[in-house]
Amino acid sequence: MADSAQAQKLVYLVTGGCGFLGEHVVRMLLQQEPQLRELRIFDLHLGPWLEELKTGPVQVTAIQGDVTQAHEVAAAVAGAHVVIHTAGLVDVFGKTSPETIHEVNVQGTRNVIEACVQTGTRFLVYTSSMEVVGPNIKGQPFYRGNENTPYEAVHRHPYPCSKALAEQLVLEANGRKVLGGLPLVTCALRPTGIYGEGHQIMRDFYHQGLRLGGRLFRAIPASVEHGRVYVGNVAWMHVLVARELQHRAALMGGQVYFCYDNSPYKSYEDFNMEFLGPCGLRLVGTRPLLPYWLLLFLAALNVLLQWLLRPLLLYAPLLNPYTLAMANTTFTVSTDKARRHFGYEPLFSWEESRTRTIRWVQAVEGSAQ
Ligand SMILES: NC(=O)C1=CN([C@@H]2O[C@H](COP(=O)(O)OP(=O)(O)OC[C@H]3O[C@@H](n4cnc5c(N)ncnc54)[C@H](O)[C@@H]3O)[C@@H](O)[C@H]2O)C=CC1
Ligand SMILES: C[C@@H](CO)CCC[C@@H](C)[C@H]1CC[C@H]2[C@@H]3[C@H](O)CC4=CC(=O)CC[C@]4(C)[C@H]3CC[C@]12C
Repeated sequence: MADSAQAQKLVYLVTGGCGFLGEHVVRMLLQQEPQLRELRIFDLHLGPWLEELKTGPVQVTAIQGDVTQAHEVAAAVAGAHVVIHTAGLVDVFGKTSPETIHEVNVQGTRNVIEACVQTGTRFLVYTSSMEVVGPNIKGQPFYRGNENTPYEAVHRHPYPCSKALAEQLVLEANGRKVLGGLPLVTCALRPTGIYGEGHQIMRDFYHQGLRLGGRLFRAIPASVEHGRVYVGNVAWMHVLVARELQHRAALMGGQVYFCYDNSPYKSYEDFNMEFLGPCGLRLVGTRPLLPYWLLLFLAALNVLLQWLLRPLLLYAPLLNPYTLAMANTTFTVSTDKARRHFGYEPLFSWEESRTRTIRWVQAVEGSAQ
């Protein structure tokens, strides 16, 4: 229970607080966490928008730092009550080496855990991913599954491998004694594909559509369902889980939660059209215009081109064998574990999430002209 003696007493640290999700978590904490005294935002690249936050009642401390540097992480964590670790390298396009992805996502997470242990921080929330479960390399569907649904989680790609390892480290750390002797309480949230204001891939699809004369061409069958969740609801779930972890440690410690809301189950492309359609784009074709084998061939060709061009430039298109497999495999969640354990209900309805995202795409359009 939030007793009044604790009001405005807590120090939170958000790693990756200047990223797509991180910025929403930061803003949500400032709006929805009455116990906040200081909010520390740790990121490799600090955004200029942080300045506007510094005038409010909560002390906002921006820390430029690297999660792979243990001493920088320890300095940022020292004195924090709660850490929300959302920093990570999200790369499924081959922009970064597998070693770097591992270093940031796995070693970075290890550094965060060790910093909590050494400095006495007791509560750690980790932003994991649905990719920890799947889709797997066999392309098996996961249809409206929950946290207990059996599924063969087998990965080869560096990103899901790194997220799975990092999540395991976080869960195993639950119960470790931190400085002062009390136990560390950890949990992990697994968002499905996040969308909303600031979503770079949505922006890329939008610009691609504009370049193609207001059209996008269907590549994925409409029957393949892909789980999506609005960024505001993901942020809200982080705020809520961080708060409730402090009161329900026995129930929530060491647990994983899918991060979900009421966004409809649709194919990746049809879902994007919910926003891009009202912004003037059209999805051409009721069925994929190219056969799957040809898409696979083009995806493989992109890998070859990426490799050949690497000495000259970074060629990292959206289509590669991994993203094609992802988009082509049904992966949707249906669960109420977060509601049962910590009272989560989405803060934004589907209609509001959709409206906000459309407004943002329209603003992107305006700023591009
Ligand atoms: N975008 C999505 O659909 C999903 C994302 N996630 C997870 O959510 C988290 C946030 O993802 P996004 O906001 O989409 O990515 P993002 O790339 O927009 O944000 C990541 C942030 O981490 C920071 N960062 C990267 N390397 C760092 C380092 N070495 N030290 C300190 N900061 C560093 C970046 O500067 C960036 O601000 C990630 O952990 C990702 O794995 C999980 C599920 C879905
Ligand atoms: C074949 C293309 C034709 O239009 C479509 C390619 C779409 C892909 C770029 C995306 C399809 C599925 C996405 C991923 C999924 O939403 C789950 C994710 C979880 C994360 O933790 C990070 C992001 C992502 C890997 C996301 C990335 C983009 C897709 C592969």
